Amino acid sequence: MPVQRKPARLRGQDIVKKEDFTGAVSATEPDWSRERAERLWSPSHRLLKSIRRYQAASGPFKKIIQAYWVFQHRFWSIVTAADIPINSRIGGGLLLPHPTGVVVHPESIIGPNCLLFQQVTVSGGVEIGGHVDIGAGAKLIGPLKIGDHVRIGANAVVTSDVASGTTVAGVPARVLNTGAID
Ligand SMILES: CC(=O)SCCNC(=O)CCNC(=O)[C@H](O)C(C)(C)COP(=O)(O)OP(=O)(O)OC[C@H]1O[C@@H](n2cnc3c(N)ncnc32)[C@H](O)[C@@H]1OP(=O)(O)O
Repeated sequence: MPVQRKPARLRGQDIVKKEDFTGAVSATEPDWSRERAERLWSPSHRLLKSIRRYQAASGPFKKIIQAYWVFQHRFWSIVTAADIPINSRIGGGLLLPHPTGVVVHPESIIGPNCLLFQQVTVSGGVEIGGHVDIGAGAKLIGPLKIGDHVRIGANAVVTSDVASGTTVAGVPARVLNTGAID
């Protein structure tokens, strides 16, 4: 009987490959398993957890719980050198494979199941759809809207809206193809 292998874990550097970029990842339903730490030492997951727990805090001890997660958030922000505000509006399932230098403006919105590589900057007034993969060093200068299932190339400078299902790259970013995602 053939041995059933577990599917390979989704790794950041594989995700922006064209062949993997199918409609399998939802643009609307957050896949929370993407935010689960699989190792004890996983600073980006700890950072995200502090944001999620802070925002989910409720009940009579809300302020105390939030104070604890603010402390955690500060610690993991220092460790990762990422600047992602604790009040950020980020859909579930965010991947930060290498969080160093990721900066997100508090007034930007990030949809579910997105991926941000190192040194991505998302400025104010940027609305990012679902399942958007953003390559290393890319800058998104708002106000602008990014559709669903979009790939943004490494070091791209995005200054205008990007339609769903497209890949953009360059300075300023231009569409590389408009192939629809199945
Ligand atoms: C430690 C780590 O591994 S961190 C990993 C970091 N990885 C990343 O940030 C990956 C980001 N991904 C990219 O930039 C990819 O090149 C993508 C998603 C933009 C495009 O990928 P593909 O669809 O496979 O495009 P492909 O490689 O075929 O290139 C198509 C054209 O766009 C150009 N191009 C690709 N990427 C870029 C880019 N970032 N900037 C400018 N031009 C680019 C190519 O040179 C090529 O041009 P040509 O047609 O004139 O030859």
